[in-house]
Amino acid sequence: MTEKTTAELEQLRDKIDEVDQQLLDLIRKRLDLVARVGVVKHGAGLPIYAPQREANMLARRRAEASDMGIPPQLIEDILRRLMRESYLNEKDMGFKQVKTDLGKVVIIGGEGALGKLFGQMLTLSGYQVHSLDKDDWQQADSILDGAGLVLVSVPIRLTCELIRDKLGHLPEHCILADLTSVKEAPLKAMLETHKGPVVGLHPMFGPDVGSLAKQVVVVCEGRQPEACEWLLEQIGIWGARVVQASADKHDEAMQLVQAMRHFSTFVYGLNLCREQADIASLLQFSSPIYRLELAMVGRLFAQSPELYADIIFAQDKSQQAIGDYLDNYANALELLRKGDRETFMQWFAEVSQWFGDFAPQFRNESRAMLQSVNDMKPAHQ
Ligand SMILES: C=C(O[C@@H]1C=C(C(=O)O)C=C[C@H]1O)C(=O)O
Repeated sequence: MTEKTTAELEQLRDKIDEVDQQLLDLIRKRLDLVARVGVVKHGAGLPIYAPQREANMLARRRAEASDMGIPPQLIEDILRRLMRESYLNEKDMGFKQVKTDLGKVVIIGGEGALGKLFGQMLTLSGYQVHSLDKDDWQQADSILDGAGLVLVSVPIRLTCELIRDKLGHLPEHCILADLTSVKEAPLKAMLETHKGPVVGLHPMFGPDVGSLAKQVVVVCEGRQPEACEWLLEQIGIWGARVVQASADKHDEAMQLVQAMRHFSTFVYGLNLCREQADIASLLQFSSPIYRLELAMVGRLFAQSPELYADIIFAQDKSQQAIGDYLDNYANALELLRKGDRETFMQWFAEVSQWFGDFAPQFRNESRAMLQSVNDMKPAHQ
């Protein structure tokens, strides 16, 4: 580099630093304003997450960006990231309490990660929350006395037995609910054990989400839905979307969404391990999509084996879905062995057509994800 180039670069970089500092000032200002919105909303009992306001704001900023020669997607990315921060603020302030005369909430398995998260959300909403864990069963009667909501959040393999053995004498008006990722069996156990209101919940997220904004909670009606309505409203106040489903429909979907998904991720990791793949060098060669895939597979093995064994082994019917997958894999492999490109392309076209409008939608969504995977790459991997 010549001296002139170095000086020119330095000067421009100083200016960029200045602009970035101005950006920091603006971000500080925005965070302060959002915090004030939070106070107003909290006072009025409104949830922080306001999808309509976000959609309007994004549309206007995109149009303005276009007029200024700024790519609309750039401002949308920046604003979405900033809005994520807005939801986190809400945790400092608490949430509106929908049901003020509930009595206490007891979370069975309240020391587990998901139980803790729900305990925290309920506490932030003004409820009196008690945890009942493995070592507390001797005091169970006094802990459960006067409960208005009992939330079961224990490993799937223990759920039904625990409900049947321990929850037969809840107060009559108490809601019995669970957070298990299968729904038919726990719902049946709850309905047979407790005569009062019952509802099955399945939060479609892990305990490490910073906020419930935009997350989904599947709700399976059990008994006395009117008595459970406040709970669904409360979950909505936390920003999550409540999706109603029958327990059998939910479990059927979970064969693909969970059992098959996690099983094939497990096999993918198992295969890498058995083949003694060199992850560090694979990363060096990886395209963004491969990196994303490795991250999705690798993250499974940073979690608990029990959790995934529970999810995968919980449903007999998932063997069917996983078996079908294996058949399709074998059939496709056969095409490869025979060198049958023609049939491969025919099947490809058949699947593309079946995906329909989702295929281009997914291409767009994944483009943004892949770009952010690339942005997040450490310099030397
Ligand atoms: C700040 C608000 O609350 C949330 C955060 C927003 C933001 O950061 O711009 C926009 C809408 C809401 O989801 C608001 O409603 O204005």
